[in-house]
Amino acid sequence: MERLIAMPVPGRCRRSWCGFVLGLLWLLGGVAHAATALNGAWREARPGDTPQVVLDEYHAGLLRSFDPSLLQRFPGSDRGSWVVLAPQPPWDDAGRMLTIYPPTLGAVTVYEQGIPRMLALDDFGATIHGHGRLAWQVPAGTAASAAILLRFEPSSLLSAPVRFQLQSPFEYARQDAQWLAFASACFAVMLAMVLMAVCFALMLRDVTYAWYAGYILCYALIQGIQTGFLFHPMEWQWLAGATLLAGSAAVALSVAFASLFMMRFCELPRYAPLLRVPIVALAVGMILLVLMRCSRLSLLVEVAQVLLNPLLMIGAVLLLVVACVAAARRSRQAWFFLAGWTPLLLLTALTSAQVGGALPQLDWLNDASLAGGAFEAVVLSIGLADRALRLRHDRDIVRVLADHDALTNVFNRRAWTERASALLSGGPPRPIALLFLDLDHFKLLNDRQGHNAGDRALVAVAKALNAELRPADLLGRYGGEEFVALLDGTPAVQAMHVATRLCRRVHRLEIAVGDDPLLLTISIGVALRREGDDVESLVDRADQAMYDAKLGGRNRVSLHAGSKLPPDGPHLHVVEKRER
Ligand SMILES: Nc1nc2c(ncn2[C@@H]2O[C@H](COP(=O)(O)OP(=O)(O)OP(=O)(O)O)[C@@H](O)[C@H]2O)c(=O)[nH]1
Repeated sequence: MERLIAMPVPGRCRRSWCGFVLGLLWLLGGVAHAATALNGAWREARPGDTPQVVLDEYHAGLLRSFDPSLLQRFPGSDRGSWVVLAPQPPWDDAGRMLTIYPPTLGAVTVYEQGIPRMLALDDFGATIHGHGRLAWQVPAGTAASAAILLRFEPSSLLSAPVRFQLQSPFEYARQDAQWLAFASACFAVMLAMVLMAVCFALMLRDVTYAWYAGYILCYALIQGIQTGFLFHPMEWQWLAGATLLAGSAAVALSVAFASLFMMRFCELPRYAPLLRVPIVALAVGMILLVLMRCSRLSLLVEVAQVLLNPLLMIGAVLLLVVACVAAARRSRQAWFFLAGWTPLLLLTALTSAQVGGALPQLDWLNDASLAGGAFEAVVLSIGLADRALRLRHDRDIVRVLADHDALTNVFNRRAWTERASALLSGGPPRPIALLFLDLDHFKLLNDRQGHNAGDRALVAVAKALNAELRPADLLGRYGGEEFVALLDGTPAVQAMHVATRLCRRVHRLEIAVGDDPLLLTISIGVALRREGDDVESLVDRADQAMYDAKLGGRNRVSLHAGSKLPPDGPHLHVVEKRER
């Protein structure tokens, strides 16, 4: 009983998750292989071979047997390879489709009652073409138990392992449609990200987006060729004769673009300046390979072809290592790069292992590479968006620093003048008042208490002025101990009220000028905007009024003589107006 009622423990819980995932994989594999009822045998082709000779050898048990439901590699050496597939009972005479997945880039010959027929990705004839696989409809009338003979034709391309399925037309159509929907979605995601990156590259004039677009486009091209998507359903017939060239060029260029992209994206000049050298070398080397591959000199073409795969693997690992270093040195973008790049690198490593004969049951690696491309495109796009956000944030900080006075944190003279000009020149006609504020006896404070005390006084005064003014009022530091405030929509009476309040507020700060009871005060000149005024003329008049306030005894407000107060206007701290 105790064994039946077992309490869940963390370890067991983890094991049950592993079991679930493994079960799911097994189920997927099982579903994929459910239609298969085949035995297989093969051997490399020899001179003088005929279909009958091979079939006789098969019946005599002289060929090497293999499981067609697992991935198996057939060398595309000098003469190619023969493959015999024997359907197993229960036999069904209804229509059947033979599929070869993933599609080989070389050609496969099938023998329809002894007559050879070529299956190839770049065949655009009026027959059934598989999508993401090679497909052949077993001719009606063929005995259900009859062995199917295939020949993998010699090819200069590296032969990838394939598996075979014999299924009903319905099952074939279902799987074919599923794959088309899946592949179309992956390519659509990649192309959407490329388009977005191209727009950003042009609008922001940032070449990082261009390298990213180039990389994803090349990767999509590689996948389009490898899965046959560009042949069927895209029907790119012009690609038929140039598969090898286009594929090799796309592989080399994708690594070159990826290198250039990661260098800028992960900010290598900042986080790993020395590692820029191998990354640039990799990019240049890959571009040279493309040029060699495109040249018409057979020696260069061969060297390029031999170097491509090793360089590809070295480059992929190098990018990973450099991204790790940048991430360890706190490059935020490097983590995005790692998140997108690592799955693809793992998939590439697993696929390479498969070419060597390992992992024959992992038949989903090809589709995973396609999905991995879409995943990487999305992850890197999010990374690019994050980078744009960070750059905007940095720019905002720089702008704030550039516009504000470092000591008092109010607008500096340039930024204040810009904003004041915009205010004066825009909007409907309305009263605008300018206050010119100058601290009294500030030199004395500096001399007696030191420059640091002077700085502290400036900060305290700016803070007090800011607190007293409305958020819409434009306060700025005009010079050493001079401030300016532009009060939009404020007529003379209110301006005088505000200026008087500011005077009192500064006085109430009770900042001692020296040892005697003299406190820090402020003198304010007020001028009202007139027609045709610009910032300079308005500041000039307010400055003149401020000078009057100084002459009148300081710690007071003076309205410029040209600005009229109503007869019942306020007279708090207002001294005489300056006469022209
Ligand atoms: N601590 C400090 N002092 C500054 C700063 N900028 C200017 N000053 C000083 O402010 C003083 C201004 O002196 P003056 O122009 O003679 O003005 P005042 O002493 O206030 O005299 P009145 O304006 O006539 O009342 C000078 O001593 C400048 O060195 C600053 O950022 N910090």
